[in-house]
Amino acid sequence: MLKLHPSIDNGFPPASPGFQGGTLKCKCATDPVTVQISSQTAHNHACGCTKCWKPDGAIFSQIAVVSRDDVNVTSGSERLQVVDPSATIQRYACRDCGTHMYGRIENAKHPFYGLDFVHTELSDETGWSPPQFAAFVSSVIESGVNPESMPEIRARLTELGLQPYDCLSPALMDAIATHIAKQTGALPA
Ligand SMILES: N[C@@H](CCC(=O)N[C@@H](CSCO)C(=O)NCC(=O)O)C(=O)O
Ligand SMILES: [Zn+2]
Ligand SMILES: [Zn+2]
Repeated sequence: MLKLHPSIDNGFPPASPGFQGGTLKCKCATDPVTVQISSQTAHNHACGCTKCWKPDGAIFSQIAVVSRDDVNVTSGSERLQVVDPSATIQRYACRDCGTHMYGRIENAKHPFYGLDFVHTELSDETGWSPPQFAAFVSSVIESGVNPESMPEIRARLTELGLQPYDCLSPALMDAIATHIAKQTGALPA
């Protein structure tokens, strides 16, 4: 059986109504870095890109967004370092175990400015919003997945209810394009 992601392979429960977040912990056995998320997440998805953090053995990451105002590092902030300072999303990882604790966009003109990217499987709490689609599916090849496995991977994602896309979902791509069109003046602001 394909190992897409441990939180996805066996199906996933629905979000709990009224869920208000939880604490993300890195993989360090002692003294983990902790990040408090104080709201439910949105747009959770499987991501096949090379940049998003994946658990050991997983082909995909699972990543969602939350307001940056609802993200607070509660322990170990001195052990967080930015993985790639040139990336649009500044991913803060534990320097000891490599787990990405949150990703932040600092460009105020970016369509997703104000949202942080988080991996909710790092929390012990249940009730987080489940993945809704699979993004950047073809990008798994860039991590070394055999291109011949792609039909099987797309079929499995579809079976799990995660529509596979090779960029983001149409709703998110439309939101990005609308934001850009308002910036350029192609659409009224
Ligand atoms: N083929 C590339 C794609 C990388 C990419 O564009 N990733 C997206 C999605 S990450 C979460 O959905 C992105 O927005 N990246 C911005 C960034 O990483 O800073 C690859 O696989 O590397
Ligand atoms: Zn760690
Ligand atoms: Zn990604």
